[in-house]
Amino acid sequence: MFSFFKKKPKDVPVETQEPAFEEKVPEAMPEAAAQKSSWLDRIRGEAPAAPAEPQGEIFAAPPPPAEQKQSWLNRLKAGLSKTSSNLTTLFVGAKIDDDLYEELESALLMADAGVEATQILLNALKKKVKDEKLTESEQVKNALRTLLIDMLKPLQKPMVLGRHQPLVMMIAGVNGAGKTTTIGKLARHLQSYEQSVLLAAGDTFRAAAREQLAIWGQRNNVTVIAQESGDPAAVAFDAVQSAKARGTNVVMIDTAGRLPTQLHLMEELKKVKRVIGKGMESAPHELLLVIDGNTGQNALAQVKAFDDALQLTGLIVTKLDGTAKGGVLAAIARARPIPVYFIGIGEKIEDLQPFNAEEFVDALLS
Ligand SMILES: Nc1nc2c(ncn2[C@@H]2O[C@H](COP(=O)(O)OP(=O)(O)OP(=O)(O)O)[C@@H](O)[C@H]2O)c(=O)[nH]1
Repeated sequence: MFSFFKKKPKDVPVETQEPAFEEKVPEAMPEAAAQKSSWLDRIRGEAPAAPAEPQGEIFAAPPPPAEQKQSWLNRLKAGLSKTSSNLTTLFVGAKIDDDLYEELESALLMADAGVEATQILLNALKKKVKDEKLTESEQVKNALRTLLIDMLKPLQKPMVLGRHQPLVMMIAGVNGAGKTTTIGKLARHLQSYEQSVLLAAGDTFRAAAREQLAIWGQRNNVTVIAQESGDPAAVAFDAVQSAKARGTNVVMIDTAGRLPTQLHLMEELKKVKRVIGKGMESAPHELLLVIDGNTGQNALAQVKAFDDALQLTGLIVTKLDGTAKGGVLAAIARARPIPVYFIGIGEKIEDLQPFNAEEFVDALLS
């Protein structure tokens, strides 16, 4: 099941003016929407915590066509092959003894699952093998599959659309993590869910980043708010105001890459967040950290530092293709279980998809 969820607000403001020429505003499609709703499974409907949050129901987005799904699963498996090769080969014809557990421990540590997650998995696996009297290596592999899925499941959470108009997302991360590319890809995803999108070029530090975002904007036919000035907070504020005036569904605010150790730059991010809140009470509604899956345990350190500074609401893990460190998701699940909304396994638009624990583990262990 695809993990976009829609929550219909009661009072969605009507668009007040014609959108800018470069912005693609989806036409109202009552029939298509009704048809879509009929496929949708209602999965959750609890009242939101914040008073500003509109009441509504949350619907699961329809699953992608079967062939598209299969193609994603194949690419996910290929992308994770470097991480999975050590994990899968050790089970082939193996005897269930201390050697197997030792090899598994090394493989998990090499995949950057981290010491804590590795120990928890190993202890739980030994117990399961004993309790269930497992004797075949294939059974042990299946038991590991179940334990890994249980561990990663808390990270699987759909991004809820339509809670606010506009839904404001601020995107942060270290240099080169894939922020701008991810924003471009996400814009396309959101458009396919009938969301109008506005992008804010808040990376005022790197001139090329503004241009990069503008190219994504042109490609997707969405407005990009940019300024010559070097104040990312001002760009973010303008973008929120503009989206409010246009009735745009989603605003995505790019920010310049920075290391969490660059304290003045972390302060700048906090300021951007505060100023967005002045532009719209309750915003930003999503504070997303983009992390490069290749950086393994270092990515975990980034998650902790950015979360401490900004109170993250979600993660996007990029570049899982070709990395041997895909186990870092297990480390994140133990140390800082912030929802992983999307994972990236390549540079193409379709290479960014919602994170699904079962699919991920199956790709790792197949
Ligand atoms: N292989 C692979 N490459 C990716 C993925 N996501 C992004 N990239 C590439 O990573 C590089 C950096 O991406 P950007 O989007 O420019 O990163 P950024 O975080 O905005 O960079 P700064 O603005 O410098 O902080 C680009 O060449 C992207 O094409 C992915 O999932 N897999």
